[in-house]
Amino acid sequence: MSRKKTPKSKGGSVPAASTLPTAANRSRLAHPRTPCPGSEALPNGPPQSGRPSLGGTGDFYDVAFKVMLVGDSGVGKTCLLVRFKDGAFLAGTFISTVGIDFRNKVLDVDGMKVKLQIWDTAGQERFRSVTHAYYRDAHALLLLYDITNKDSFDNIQAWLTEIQEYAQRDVVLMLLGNKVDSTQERVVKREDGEKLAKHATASSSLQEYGLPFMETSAKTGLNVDLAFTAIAKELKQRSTKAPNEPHFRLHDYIKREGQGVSCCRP
Ligand SMILES: Nc1nc2c(ncn2[C@@H]2O[C@H](COP(=O)(O)OP(=O)(O)OP(=O)(O)O)[C@@H](O)[C@H]2O)c(=O)[nH]1
Ligand SMILES: [Mg+2]
Repeated sequence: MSRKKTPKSKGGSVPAASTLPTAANRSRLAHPRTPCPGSEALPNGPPQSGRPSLGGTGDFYDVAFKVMLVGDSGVGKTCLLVRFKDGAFLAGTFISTVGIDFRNKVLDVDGMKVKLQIWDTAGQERFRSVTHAYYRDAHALLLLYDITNKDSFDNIQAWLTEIQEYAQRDVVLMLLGNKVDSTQERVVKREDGEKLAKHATASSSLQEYGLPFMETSAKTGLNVDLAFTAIAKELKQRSTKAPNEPHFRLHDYIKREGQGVSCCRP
């Protein structure tokens, strides 16, 4: 795999594990490559719902959720977010995320405006204590590995253990094998990703079906919108619980809509 070396952090102190996210330290920790004009934080706690609200970005929304991107450094978390938010790919020099950053995006989900506040975490070990503080407020987690990097795949179980320790029990969890465009450099077979997803152990209310799993590409955009839309649909359904609405099944949805998705139920 050809991967550019991770540059050293340009400094800035890393908050202690107990440091709660604040507007001030958010901007201090922001990824230098992904400034967030108009980014707006949600308060901690349950999803915001009820009457339409106007976010700081000028977007109206009915309900809002926090989604976190986690996984080893270099798996493509920032690129996945930028692809989803801006429809672009950050090619070139790899600038590792420092601390944590977030972007907002409002989706129209079956006539309802669902705002996702997506937290892009640093995969580097030295920032782990920073991300721990954010897990408990996350409604959903996208856990990524890189199909061209076996270590990132082998580390998924450790990430699941961490999720079990720090995230809410009912967090929505999805496993993504990223960089599927790099066919020549692939070292993790899709079936291995599927197998891992089926047998993964983590506290997730979707656990009984195994983890939802897809392969994605931040470079081409394959399955990127789908991953976030599926999460938004699942969260929206949980929060609204409209009695006459057909039950949304996340596994079935990604299997039906995804490209190259053939998995999920054990
Ligand atoms: N070919 C290919 N390269 C990708 C893809 N996604 C990310 N990359 C490349 O992988 C490298 C790392 O991407 P990032 O998104 O910065 O990785 P990260 O997971 O945010 O890393 P940390 O911030 O250190 O945790 C960059 O050089 C990207 O250009 C993808 O889907 N395909
Ligand atoms: Mg990053």
